[in-house]
Amino acid sequence: MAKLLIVEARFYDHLNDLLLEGARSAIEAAGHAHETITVPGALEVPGAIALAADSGRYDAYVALGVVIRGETYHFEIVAGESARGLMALSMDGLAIGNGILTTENEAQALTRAKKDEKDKGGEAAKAALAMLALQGRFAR
Ligand SMILES: Nc1c(NC[C@H](O)[C@H](O)[C@H](O)CO)[nH]c(=O)[nH]c1=O
Ligand SMILES: CC(=O)[C@@H](O)COP(=O)(O)O
Repeated sequence: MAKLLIVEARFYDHLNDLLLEGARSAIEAAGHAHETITVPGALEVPGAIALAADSGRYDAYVALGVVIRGETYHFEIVAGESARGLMALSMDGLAIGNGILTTENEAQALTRAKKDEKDKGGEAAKAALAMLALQGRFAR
């Protein structure tokens, strides 16, 4: 049984609850365990995963959050840099699924957060598990 850490950027409570439901359901359906930690926003997710990885306690990581465009360039920074940070960690060999939604509005986020619609939380959890399986396949 693998142990996954879900790192959620809790910026929109109702959307995060939906993402968490999807991610947890996918992990449990695959027969694995999970823990969840919460950070303020998407920009903190990569750093939190890096800190957790140093502990050696987890086999894979699921990043969850919602970034909705506002009036300024900050959307590009938050969306782009959180994704870049996660990609860098993935390229370092961590098994990560990215479920941080980056949308133009709340309606787009809602349909992607719902487990019975686009289920991006569950999708991210399955991606993390797929990368974990690859680790096993290529283990020296
Ligand atoms: N606007 C959103 C943010 N912004 C906050 C940043 O992620 C970060 O917490 C802050 O800049 C302090 O370092 N975060 C989201 O997750 N979603 C947003 O829509
Ligand atoms: C994605 C964001 O950072 C956004 O929510 C911030 O809104 P604004 O650009 O209007 O400050």
